[in-house]
This record gives sequence, C-alpha cells and structure tokens, in this order.
Amino acid sequence: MSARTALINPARSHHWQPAACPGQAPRHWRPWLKDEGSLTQRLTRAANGEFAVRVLSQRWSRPTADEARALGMRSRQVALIREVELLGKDGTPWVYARSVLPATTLTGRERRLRLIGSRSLGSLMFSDPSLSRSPLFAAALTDDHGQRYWARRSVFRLHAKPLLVCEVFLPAMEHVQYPL
Ligand SMILES: C=C(O[C@@H]1C=C(C(=O)O)C=C[C@H]1O)C(=O)O
Repeated sequence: MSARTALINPARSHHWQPAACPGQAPRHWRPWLKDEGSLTQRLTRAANGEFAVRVLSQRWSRPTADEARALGMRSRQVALIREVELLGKDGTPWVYARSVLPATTLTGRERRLRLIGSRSLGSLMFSDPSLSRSPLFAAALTDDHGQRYWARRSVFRLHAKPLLVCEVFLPAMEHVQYPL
C-alpha cells in the first residue's frame, strides 16, 4: 500500500521535474523515467513476454488538486480514477499506476475506456492514431515509512481529450534491466 499512500496523499504535493534530465535520479531509473513509448511493451520485453495488469481500484471520484491542475480540470469535476499494478516476471508487482480519466474525456470512442478491466490502458492508447503525449515529468516519492520510489507522469490525449497517467516504479524493479 505504501506506494499508493505516497502517490495519492493529496496533502503531499510532489516536485515534478522534466524526466529528460531527472536531476538526482540514480542511473538505473533514468531510461525507465524518460521512455516515451508504451511502458506495457517495455515491461513485457523485460519480462520475456510475461505481463499482466492487476486492477486495484477503479471508481468515480475527484482527483487531487495537483492532478486536476495537470489536467486543466475544475476542482469539482469528477474523473474515473484507475489504480493498477503492472505485474512482470513471476507475477511480481513492478509498477503501481494511477490514471485519472475526466468524465469529459470518456465520451465518444473513449467511452470504451471505462470497461477495459485488466487489459492494459497503454495497449489501447498506443494503438489509437489520435494519441498524443505531453512531455514526461519525474519525481521521487517517499511513503509514510520513508521508502523512496521514482515515479513519472504525463498527460495523454485521445482525440484531443486529456487523461493523466502516473507510474510509480516499485522496489522489485531495482533488479530489472531496461531492455533496449
Ligand atoms: C500508459 C500505459 O499503460 C499502462 C497500463 C495502465 C493501466 O492498465 O491502467 C496504466 C499505466 C501504464 O503503465 C503504457 O503501457 O505505457
């Protein structure tokens, strides 16, 4: 639960910096933080084809003020908040991801994103020719036990409608080589 606590604690704003030059990020994390492709594809390669999404929660709620700001949302608007773990080799949780999909994004073709279950959000998004992505930002998050995680986030747009994806790399990824 610790990565989730660190990430979703509304009282704790994070210092997001451009992932292209993530300051004091240790060398191991840098390629993961700035990879502009699909994390699903990259993790699948790193795990020699093993990959799964475990849905932890998916519910309508209000995003944190920081998330609403990143999405240009008015603070009272609701969004579909999706929290998952991305499982790599032997079903080990490698990434915790929190995605914020505004109700105004889940219209038209994007309505289908409400019902993706344990399919990867990324695998659907990266197959959509209308997809665009803002620059990636990175931050070091610390949970209530002092455990530090490196995280990244970016705003995707499908048919010009935004959604925010934040991915927190979990300790098990310390030993996962970035696959070129
Ligand atoms: C954005 C991507 O989708 C991944 C899958 C997610 C999901 O299914 O909720 C969330 C974040 C991502 O790590 C990706 O693969 O790059």
